[in-house]
Parts: sequence; structure tokens; C-alpha cells
Amino acid sequence: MKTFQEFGLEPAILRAVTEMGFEESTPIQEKTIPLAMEGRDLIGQAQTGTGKTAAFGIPLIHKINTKEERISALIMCPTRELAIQVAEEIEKLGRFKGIRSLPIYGGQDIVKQIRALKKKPQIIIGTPGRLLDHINRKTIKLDDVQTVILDEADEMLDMGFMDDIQSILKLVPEERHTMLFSATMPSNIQKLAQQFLRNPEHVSVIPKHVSAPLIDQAYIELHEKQKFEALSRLIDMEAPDLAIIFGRTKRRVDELAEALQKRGYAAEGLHGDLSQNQRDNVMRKFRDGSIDVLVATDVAARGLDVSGVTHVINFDLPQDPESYVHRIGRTGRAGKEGTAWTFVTPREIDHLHFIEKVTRHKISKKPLPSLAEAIEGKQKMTAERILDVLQNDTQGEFKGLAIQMLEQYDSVNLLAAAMKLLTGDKKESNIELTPEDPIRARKKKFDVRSSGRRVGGGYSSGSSSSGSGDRRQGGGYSSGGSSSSNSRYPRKDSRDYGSNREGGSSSTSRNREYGSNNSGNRDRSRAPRKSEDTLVNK
Ligand SMILES: Nc1ncnc2c1ncn2[C@@H]1O[C@H](COP(=O)(O)OP(=O)(O)OP(=O)(O)O)[C@@H](O)[C@H]1O
Ligand SMILES: [Mg+2]
Repeated sequence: MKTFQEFGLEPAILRAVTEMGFEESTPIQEKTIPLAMEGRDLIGQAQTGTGKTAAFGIPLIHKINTKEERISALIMCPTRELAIQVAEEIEKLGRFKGIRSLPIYGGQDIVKQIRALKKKPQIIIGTPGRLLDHINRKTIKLDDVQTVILDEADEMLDMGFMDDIQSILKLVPEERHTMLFSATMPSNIQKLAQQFLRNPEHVSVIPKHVSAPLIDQAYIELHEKQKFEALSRLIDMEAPDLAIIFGRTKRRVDELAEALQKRGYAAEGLHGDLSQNQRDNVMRKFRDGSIDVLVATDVAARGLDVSGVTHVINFDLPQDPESYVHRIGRTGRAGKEGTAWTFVTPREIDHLHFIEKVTRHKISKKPLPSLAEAIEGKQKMTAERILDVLQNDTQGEFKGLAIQMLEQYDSVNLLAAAMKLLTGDKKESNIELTPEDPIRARKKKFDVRSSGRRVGGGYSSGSSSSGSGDRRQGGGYSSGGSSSSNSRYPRKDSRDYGSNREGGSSSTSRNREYGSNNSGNRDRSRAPRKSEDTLVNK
């Protein structure tokens, strides 16, 4: 891999990269940074957690003129949390160069944002709805924007942001540099690319030999009613550092977070019906470790990068393969290992096989964790905690009493008693969750192999490709070049991107984040996914 020095970057950026602890570039960075520095439009696809943010962030910051007092770059993200996170990474990368950047997202006080905009940021990182709001209020002007980046472009399309993105891009000068990034690139991304990119380079970086995949994937077949017990046993058995548990609906997330708290776990929920303040709080607590279990809807599936997430648990099977890939990709990031568990009810097994087929990855079946395994896991945790204290030599003040007690009691019994106390009794509260319907299996059988050409995609072993401006498919889980393959899989009808009316007063700011029905239940109001047979490359 190339070191960052080899790209010919400014010293200020090299310093930032070093301070961030990056030693060498990741494959997607190695391929895209030089192209982006040349100003080539590109579609960048690489696995989750492989540094796509810096892949566009570094060349972007290299290019920005710090004397500029108008907005010269725009980064669009599908969710608020992601906008905040990308803005933080941009801020870190640009701080020695003196770049001014600003996140703009719904749910935040617009007056505050207007005030911050007066400081003349050069880079805006935002969600489409709130961006449009500012544009309509004329508090954001795009006349000088030279670079546009769409992070998680496929997701933004899927969420129905196409019209908003179109309206925004119409206001950006045509002579611009546009880049599009995601871990998955369904074929409908072609339409967006054709419309908005100029002769783009497709860069798809998929490892040739996944000898030791970073994410260990397993599933457990069980009935809906068994899920909660299985979850708490799994957490006890695996003792995650940090875990993200995905539930299908907001109601599910609320109930699950509450149930876990009742059982004594430090868990909190994240979904789009929470206020922005609550969302920010939950994320902060999870990032600083004051909670170790985050229960979330798909609002947390894309892009979020929290170091120390060792486990992802799909309490409910995700609706489609892309969602599966992004959800489990919250672990196993930046070269670290992770584990992903998925609960599947008997009626959903076909859907799981479908996910396996599209992702070309066999998910191994594991038995329900037994009570004995759960207890053993908890005991091991306790032992580790004791050894931690021992290693750090912080038990000194207890030594006197320990000697006294050892004179009177058996050492094994004493330690066992201390361990029992530390482990705590399981709070046996009766938990009843409202059952969720199983994910409906697809009407049509779908086979990636028979549905046409598939280039550089997904987790296939094999092709790593960098196109040269041709219009070939960007890989991923695209349904390939066959026009007979419509409706790949069931539409995501119950997803949640957070509350909405991104901006408030603007008429163009519609209810786009699919979560503001306040019922706490699923929201089926999404526009149908477009038939893809018209979108594949010809
Ligand atoms: N060259 C590098 N060396 C070490 N760490 C890196 C490097 N580049 C990025 N990282 C770190 O890797 C982590 C994952 O990066 P990032 O969030 O950009 O991944 P991503 O490819 O966008 O993933 P996703 O598809 O989930 O959005 C971040 O913590 C980032 O700071
Ligand atoms: Mg990302």
C-alpha cells in the first residue's frame, strides 16, 4: 500500500493524517486519491469500514483554497448522524490547513446554522432536506461549488432523495467535480451517475482473497418469542465491548432498549422519532462507552464509525441484502475483527438464503446459546475484570482486609463469593415484546449468477477492478445487465431515517426521513422502489 507521502499532498494534510494514526492508505484511498486530485469524476465502491471518507476527504481538502470565502464543496449524506461524523473527519483532516467546514442537518436550530454559515465555511456537509431549506432561504449559495460528493449515494436514492439531489445539483455549476461513494452500488446508481457525473471512473475495490474475513457471520434460527432470551444469553456469552442491535421498527427499538435496561444492560435506543438532542446524546454515550449496547433502526446502518464495536446483532432480519451488508459493517472496521449475529425465524430462512446468495457469503448456522454458555460467558467477564484490576495494581487499599479474611476463610470460597457479587444476579423481569411480522420472502427467485453480468461486486472473491470511464456496472449487488430482472427483493417498507421536515418552513422540505409518523411504529409511506430493469446499463 502507498504511504500518504507518495500522493504529493500538502504537508498540512500529511500532518493531519499522521495525527489521526493513518500509516498507509487503504486500497480505495490508493486508487481514488490520485484520480480525485486530477479532478476525475468517480464512483468509488469498497467494503464497509475501509476509509471511503478519507478517500474523498483527503483530495477534497488538498484542493480547497483556504482564502475562499464562499462554499466551494458540498458533501451530501443520507442521515444526520452520518453528516455529523463525516464533518468531524473532514474537520480533523483539514485542521492544519485551516479549512472551515460545517455540518448542516435537520433537527438542529436553523438560526444557529445560519449564524455558523456567516463564518464562511468552504465545505458544507449536509442532509439533502435541510440543505434545500437553506438554499430556498438563500442562506446557502452554491454558485461557487466546485466539488460535490455523494456519500452513500445508493441509500439517498433509496430514501427518495433523488428529486432533492437533482434540485440541489441544478444549482451547482456544471463545471464541477463530482464523486459518489458507497459499499454497495445497486444498478439504479447508473441513472444518477449518467445524469450527474462526467465520464466517471468506476473504482471498485474488493479484496482478491478474503482468507480471513474481518466479520465473522453467524445466524440463529429461532421463533419470534425466543428472541429476547436468546439476545440476553448471546450478550452474556459473547461479552461484547460495544454492540449494535438492529431492530426493524421504532417500536421494536424502544421496547428492546427498555427490556435490556430492565435486565441490567447499559443499553439505549436510537431511531428517528427521537429529538435531535436525544439522538446526539445516545450517540455520544455510545461513543464514549457510557452505554455499551446501542439498539437502533436502520438509521444507524449506514456509514457510522464507532471504534470498539465488536458485535452487530440483527435482532430482526434486515429487509434486503444491502441493509445486511451495511448493518454488519458497523463492526470489523479499519482492520479490526468483528462478529455479526442474525436472528432468523423459520419463515424467514428463504430470505436469509437470498441474502447469502446476493452477498456471496455463507452465513454459518449456530445453535441458540444455552444458559450454561451464558453463565460461563458472564463468569469469564468477571474473571477478566478482576485480572484487569490486578494487572493495573489498583487493589492496594483492599489488601489489609483481604489478608484478614484469608486467615478466617477458604481462599477459593472467598474469591468465588467476590465473583458472584461482581457478576450480579440476573434480573429476572418478565419481558414481552410486541411481535414483528416475518420479512416476507420475495415473490420471484433471484439468482445473481443467472441474472446477468456482474462486475467487481459485493464480497465476491475475485475481481478488483478499476474501469476507465466506460459505462460498466459498478458491481455491488446489482442485479446485473439483464432486463428481465425486475424487483430484486422486497422493498424496504419499514425503514427509519429519523424524524423529518428537515428544515421546517420550506415547502420543498418534505417528509423524507421516513420516521416522523410519531406512532413509533413502522412507516409504510415510502415511495416504491423504482423498477430497475430500466436502469441497468445497456
Ligand atoms: N489509511 C487509514 N489507516 C487507518 N485507519 C483509517 C485509514 N483511513 C481511514 N481510517 C479509519 O477507518 C475507519 C473507517 O473509515 P470510514 O468510516 O471512512 O469507512 P467507510 O469505508 O466509509 O465505511 P462505510 O461503508 O461503513 O461508510 C475510520 O475510523 C477512519 O478514521
Ligand atoms: Mg462511509
